[in-house]
Amino acid sequence: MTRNADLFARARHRLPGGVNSPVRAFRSVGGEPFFTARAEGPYLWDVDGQRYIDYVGSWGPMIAGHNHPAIREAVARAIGNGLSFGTPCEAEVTMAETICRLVPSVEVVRMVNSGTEATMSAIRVARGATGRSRIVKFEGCYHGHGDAFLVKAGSGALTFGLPDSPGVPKPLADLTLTLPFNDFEAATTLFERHGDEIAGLIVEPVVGNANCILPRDGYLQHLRELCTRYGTILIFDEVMTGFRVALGGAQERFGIRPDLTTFGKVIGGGMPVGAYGGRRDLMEQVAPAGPIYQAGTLSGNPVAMAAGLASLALVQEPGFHARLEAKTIALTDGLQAAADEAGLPFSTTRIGGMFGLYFNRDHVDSYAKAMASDAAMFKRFFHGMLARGVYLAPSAFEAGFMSIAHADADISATIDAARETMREIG
Ligand SMILES: Cc1ncc(COP(=O)(O)O)c(C=O)c1O
Ligand SMILES: N[C@H](C=O)CCC(=O)O
Repeated sequence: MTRNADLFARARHRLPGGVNSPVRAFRSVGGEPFFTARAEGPYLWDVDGQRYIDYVGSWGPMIAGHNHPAIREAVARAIGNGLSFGTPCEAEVTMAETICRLVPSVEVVRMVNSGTEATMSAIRVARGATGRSRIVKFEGCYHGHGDAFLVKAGSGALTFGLPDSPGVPKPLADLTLTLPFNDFEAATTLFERHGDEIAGLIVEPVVGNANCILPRDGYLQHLRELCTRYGTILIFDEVMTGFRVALGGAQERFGIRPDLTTFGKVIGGGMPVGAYGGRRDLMEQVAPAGPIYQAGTLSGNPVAMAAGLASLALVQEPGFHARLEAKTIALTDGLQAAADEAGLPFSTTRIGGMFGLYFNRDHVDSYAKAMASDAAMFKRFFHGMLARGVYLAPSAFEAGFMSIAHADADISATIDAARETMREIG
């Protein structure tokens, strides 16, 4: 028995499905997950010594590559001063100032411990500030596992065919209205019917939890206009896109100013962190400045802040995002060429440091088209790549993540592996 197999057998006995977060379990692609022993740059090594070129990047935070010395050293320095204080500390202030400087729509920000906490809190602010109860989300978007969001949800919920979850009371789920992403008319119609009841609209500006769906021209502006017209709080969930598709996130890239924004992943540099922020008049309604309650024992943790600040320093290096995007383009162009050579139905999407791979001849710009892609072929592709030392997200509904540590040689090796795999599965 390999060490991986042994660990998974033990894990299955004591952890639900053997994991602490569902998509890691490889259920939708079949087989057993590998257990990582260490990570460095663009690579993971499993407990049996196999090396993988990693395009998951811990689901987004590792934009600078794994175990970056600057982040590791910042963490070591912070640890030297203690692990948690339960009082304010300077790093939280620097973090808040950094986020507000890089994302100008964010005038005031509150640190939390995960993306889920950030989105749950943002919705509470929208409800508290407007006195309304309903929210709008999009089919295939995932905003963490808060009750309000497990309605037609993406990511693992979609992967496992559980987009609505038992345990979410129906009266609560009924307050969540859903829309198809990129459908202008559906959004207009919904707001004409319910606009005055909608507290907040939350959207992944690039849908990274149904693979990687880019907004059509003018779509995010359309949502901005509807929210402004009906007094609805527009929330951009930039947990995934923040500091990844551009330094100022998707809102900078598409020129939209949301009322609130949620963050996670890159702002923690690999530590458990989230944040929500936005308009001063809204955020100053959060306790203790205002009456909307939200709190956290470890929020603003000094070690997490140190990792996050080091991560944000790296993405601010001149040319970072141009270099990152060039890598994404080289990879997706190479994969497309390999698929064309093998005569496979295949298309890609990409923006900044994230990309989508679809076994679908059409350009995918809707949830319906993402769902129509060939999932069985994706499975074969995933395993062919894994066997050749390339780790892609173990689901047809997760975006891929590039890091600045992926060298040309890693990208070429990935494309070579794809050429062989695609010939094999074609
Ligand atoms: C867009 C988006 N929002 C929210 C979340 C929830 O973040 P977390 O897993 O840190 O709770 C995720 C990822 O899980 C995400 O991709
Ligand atoms: N798609 C999710 C977050 O972005 C994947 C992370 C998880 O659910 O474990």
